[in-house]
Amino acid sequence: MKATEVVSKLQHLFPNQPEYIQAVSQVLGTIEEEYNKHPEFDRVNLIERLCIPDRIIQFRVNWIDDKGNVQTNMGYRIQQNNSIGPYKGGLRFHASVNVSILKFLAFEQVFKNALTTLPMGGAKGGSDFSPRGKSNAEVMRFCQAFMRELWNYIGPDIDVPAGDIGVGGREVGYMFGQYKTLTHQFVGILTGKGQEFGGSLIRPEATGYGNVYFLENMLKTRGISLSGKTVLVSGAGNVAQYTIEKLLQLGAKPLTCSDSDGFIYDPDGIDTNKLAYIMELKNIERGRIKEYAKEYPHAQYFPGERPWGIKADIATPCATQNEIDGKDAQKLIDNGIIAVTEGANMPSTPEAVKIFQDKKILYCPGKASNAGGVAVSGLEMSQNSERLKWTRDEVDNYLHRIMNDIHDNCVKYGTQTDGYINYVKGANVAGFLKVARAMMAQGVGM
Ligand SMILES: NC(=O)C1=CN([C@@H]2O[C@H](COP(=O)(O)OP(=O)(O)OC[C@H]3O[C@@H](n4cnc5c(N)ncnc54)[C@H](OP(=O)(O)O)[C@@H]3O)[C@@H](O)[C@H]2O)C=CC1
Ligand SMILES: O=C(O)CCC(=O)C(=O)O
Repeated sequence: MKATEVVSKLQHLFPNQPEYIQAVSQVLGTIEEEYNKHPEFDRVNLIERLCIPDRIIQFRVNWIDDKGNVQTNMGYRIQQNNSIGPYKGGLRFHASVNVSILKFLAFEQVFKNALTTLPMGGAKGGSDFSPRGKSNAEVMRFCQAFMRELWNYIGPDIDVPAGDIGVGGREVGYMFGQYKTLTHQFVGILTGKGQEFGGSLIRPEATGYGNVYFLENMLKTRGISLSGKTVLVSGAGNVAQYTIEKLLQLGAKPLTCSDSDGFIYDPDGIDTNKLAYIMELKNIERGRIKEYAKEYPHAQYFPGERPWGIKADIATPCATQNEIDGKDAQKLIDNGIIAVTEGANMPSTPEAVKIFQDKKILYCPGKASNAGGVAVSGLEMSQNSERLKWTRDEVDNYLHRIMNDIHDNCVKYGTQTDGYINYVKGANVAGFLKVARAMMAQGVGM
């Protein structure tokens, strides 16, 4: 297999899908050597079967707004690969959603889910509907309309969606209710559900907590403690909030967070009370992050900017893809950053990744460091299957163990001869080998 040739073919087959091609190129470049040690993979064209989704479900969603007008959005589910378990992955509701973005996310999800050690295949879905600025009633009607079509293609042993950008507990609840209405079944069809109806403790916290557990592991490889370190966080949603919470619990000092309008910098640090304010602002009032600077006048608000120019020890992007470009990466390096851990999916461009790796800082891709979310989703599926609810400590300990295992696997497959740990290679090779072995064992069905 020649990675560049496969990528060219995919580019030809799927023009105008830059995010998908970016994700595939990054993975193929790092697994090429391992893949070519196994001629049996090439004989069954494993690589194209892995890169091209099993199927893409695309549908129209009609819903009625508060003025009584019918609105139309697009809905999608990309079922990428189910070799190691039912399709699994989040739903994104955001105006920017398109097939390229969902294909990159579904592709990444396959490797991430394999790394969790749990039996989950990879999928992703969503809509170009954005909950921002919509009333609760409009969000509910949209979620119901979305599920009226999607329910045909999912099931607890087929495909189990969850949240992502724009899809939190509220949206999952409305979709779960609609699935139940349509099927008359109370089953574990979505994860991230409310605590009262099958949700797992620690699922809301899991991506952020897991991100920081992974960061701790990375720092340990260089004998560095997280305590006292200053941290740049982007985003102000689910992943950012619980990343900040765990950073605080472990003695670090988060300095920034952001939304799509700009970022705030608090030189005194975002403490527990300020985090509670952000959670209220974002989760209940659904307001903008600039309000933070009015509430805490020591903080500064930077409209239209990202936080990567602020001096700090660690950066953790927790908003969206390609939010750290080459210039941002260079600023981080110039300011002496020691580690970058990704809460978001593919937040660093290829140029940024190259700069981090050339400078040999600790850098880990999202598919490893943000796998805690889907891992606890897997644990929610287990709890739903056995109709039990585990305690907070049980789930958190399991999550911690999984993040440690993922880190170990990255070290195993990513350590270079000079001792530098290439976490990108480690995560890709470890995830790939597991999926490839399962695909080989199951014959050429898909
Ligand atoms: N939730 C989970 O369990 C997991 C999430 N992830 C990834 O983490 C990231 C954040 O997800 P999550 O916290 O759940 O989502 P949320 O919707 O809760 O929060 C997203 C945050 O990112 C900001 N944001 C979204 N799009 C953009 C953009 N184009 N430019 C700048 N800022 C943007 C949002 O700002 P605004 O309000 O202005 O839109 C918001 O602050 C995503 O990459 C997601 O794929 C990864 C693993 C699991
Ligand atoms: O919890 C899940 O199923 C998926 C989470 C997710 O979308 C992700 O890991 O990117």
